[in-house]
Amino acid sequence: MDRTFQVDLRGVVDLLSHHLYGSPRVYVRELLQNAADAITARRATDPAAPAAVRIEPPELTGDGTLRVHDTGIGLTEAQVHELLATIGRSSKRDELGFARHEFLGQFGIGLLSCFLVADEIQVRTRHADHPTVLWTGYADGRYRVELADAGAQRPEPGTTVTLTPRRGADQWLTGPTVTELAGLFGSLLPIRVHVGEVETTTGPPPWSAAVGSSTAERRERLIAYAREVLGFTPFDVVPLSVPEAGLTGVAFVLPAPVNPAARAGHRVYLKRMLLTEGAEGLLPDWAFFARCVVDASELRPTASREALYEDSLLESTREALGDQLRGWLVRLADSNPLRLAEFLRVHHLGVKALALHDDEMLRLVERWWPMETNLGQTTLAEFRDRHGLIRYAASIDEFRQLAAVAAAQDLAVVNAGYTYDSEIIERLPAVDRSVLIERLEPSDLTTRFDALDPGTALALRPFVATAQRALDRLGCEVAVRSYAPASLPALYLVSRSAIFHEQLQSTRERADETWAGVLDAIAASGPPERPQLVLNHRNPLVRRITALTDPELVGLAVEALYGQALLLGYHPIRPADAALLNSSFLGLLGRAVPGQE
Ligand SMILES: Nc1ncnc2c1ncn2[C@@H]1O[C@H](COP(=O)(O)OP(=O)(O)OP(=O)(O)O)[C@@H](O)[C@H]1O
Repeated sequence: MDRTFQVDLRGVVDLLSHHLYGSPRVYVRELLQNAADAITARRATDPAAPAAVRIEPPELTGDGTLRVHDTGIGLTEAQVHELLATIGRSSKRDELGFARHEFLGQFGIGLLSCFLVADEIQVRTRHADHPTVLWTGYADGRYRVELADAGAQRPEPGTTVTLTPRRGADQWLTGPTVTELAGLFGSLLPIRVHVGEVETTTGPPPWSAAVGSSTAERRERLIAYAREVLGFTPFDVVPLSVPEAGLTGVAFVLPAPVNPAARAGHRVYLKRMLLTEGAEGLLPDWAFFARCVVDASELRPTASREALYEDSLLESTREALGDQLRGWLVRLADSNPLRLAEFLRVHHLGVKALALHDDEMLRLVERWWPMETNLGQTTLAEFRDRHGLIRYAASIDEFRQLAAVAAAQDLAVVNAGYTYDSEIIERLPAVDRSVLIERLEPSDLTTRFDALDPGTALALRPFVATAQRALDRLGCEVAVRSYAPASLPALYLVSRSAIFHEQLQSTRERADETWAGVLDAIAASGPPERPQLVLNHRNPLVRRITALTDPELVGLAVEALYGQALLLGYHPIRPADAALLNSSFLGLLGRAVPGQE
C-alpha cells in the first residue's frame, strides 16, 4: 500500500533557519513578496485594483502581533486548503511546474520563514466575492481553517497575515526593525509599502530613465546613491543593460584599488526585490574594479533567495556585462586619455589581467600604461616608436642588475618584472606581427663592451691568470673589457642557462637519489655557460689593481670586486660567496692597517 510522507514541521523550520536562510530577517522579505505577488495576480484581471501593502508592527496593533495587509487577489477556501497546508505547493508555477514569469515567489516555502520569528501565523483572506477564510498555522505543524463570522468579513478582497512572535524573537518585529527591513528589501518595489505611516518604497530604481530629466542629473543622483548606499564616491558610473536577462542597472567604478582576489559583492534586485547586497558571479573575475547595482527579471535566485542561481543565463549575462565594462574602458581611452591614465593608476592590475586574453585591452595597455624603463617612464607604444623594438628584462632583479650598465651602452630596457608585464609584452607580437620584442640576456651585454687593444690585453695576461685562479673555485670566469660607466669597477653577468644550472645544482644537493638522477640527466643535456666577472678597464681602481704584482693582493682585490659585483647586482649569495666576502674583506683590512701582530 502506498503511503504519503509525513512532514515534521519543527524539523523543516529548523532546517530553514539554520541551513537555508542567513538570518530570520528574511521573513519580512517573504511577506512583502507574497503581498506583491498577490497584487500582481489581482491586477492581471483588474488593472485598476488598488496596489498597497501596509505593515502594522506591535507598537500599532497593540496586542503584540505584527500584521501585513495587502490588496491582493486573496484565496478561496479551497485554495487555502491546497496552498497553505502543503509545504512546497505554490500558485506561482505553470502547468509544467516552471516558475511563472510575473511572480517573485516560486518555491512554495516562503511563508514558512515566518516561523523563524513566530509561533503562530494567521492568514485572513478574501478572494473576489468569496467569503473571508481564516487559516491559522502553528510552529508544531498543526493548522486550522475556518470561515469568518458574518460580522468579521473583510470589506475588500485581499489578505492580512498576522504573526504572534515566538519567545525571544520580539526584536525582529519591532517598528524600527521592520521599517528598516521593508526599506532594505522592498524600497524599489513597484507598489507602495507603508510601515505604519512611513512609506518604505522609494519609487523606480535610481538609474531608470524616469528619474532625473537629464543624463547629467541622473549621473549626479547615481553618485549620491553610491555614496549613501555603497559608501564611496565612484570614479565613474557605467550604465548596464542586458535585455535577455531583463537586466538594467549601473556599475560604479571603485575610486581606490581593491585586492583582485577579494570577491566583489554586487547589489542585486530580482523583479525589484532585493536579493542580496553581496552577489558573486555577476561580473567576470577581471572586473573587480566595479560594483554593480542591478535589477533583473529573468535571473533566478537560489532557494534561500540570497544568491544568484548559476545557470547558462547568468553566464551569458556575465559575459554581456563584461563587454559593457570593456566598452566603457575603450571609450574612455578614446575620449579622455587623462582620465584613463587616472583609472589605470588605480586599477592597472585588473586591466593587465584582462589584457592577457583580450586583444583590445592589450592594445590599451600598450598605448596608455607607462612602464618603467632604464631611460625613464614610457608606454610600450612610445618605446617601440623610439627604439624599433621592445627590449625587456623579465624580472625586477634582472632589470636592476642591468639598467644602469645597459643605459650607458645606449641600450633601452623595459622593466617587465611587475605582475603580468612580461606576459603582456610576449603577447604583443601575437596581436600585431610588426611588433618586435627581445628579452635581454645579461650575457649579451658583453658583446657591446669594447675589447681591449691587443697590446693591453697581452700585458694583462698574467693578471687575468692570477685573478682566474682566485675565482676558479667559485665557477666564475674573469674577463677585462672597457665599458661605461667608468665609475663601475666590475659587473657580474650570468646567462639564463647558468642561472638555471645553478638552481639545478642547489636542488641536486638536497634531492633524494631518484630525483637527483633525473636532475643529473637534465644537467647533462648541455654544459652551462659560466658566469662572468667583467672588470672595467676604464675604472681607475681596476687599472691600479691590474698593475699589482703581489699575487696575494691581486687575489684579495679580485675577490672583493667579485663580492661587490654580486651585491650590487642583487645576485643570490651562496655560502661560498659569503665566506669569500668575509675573507677578502678581512684580508684587505689586514693589509690596510699598519703594524705587526
Ligand atoms: N498574501 C497572500 N495573498 C495571496 N496568496 C498568498 C499570500 N501569501 C501566500 N499566498 C499563497 O500561498 C502560497 C505559498 O506561499 P509561500 O510564500 O509559501 O510560497 P511562494 O510565494 O509560492 O514561493 P516562495 O517560497 O518562492 O516564496 C503562494 O503560492 C500563494 O498562492
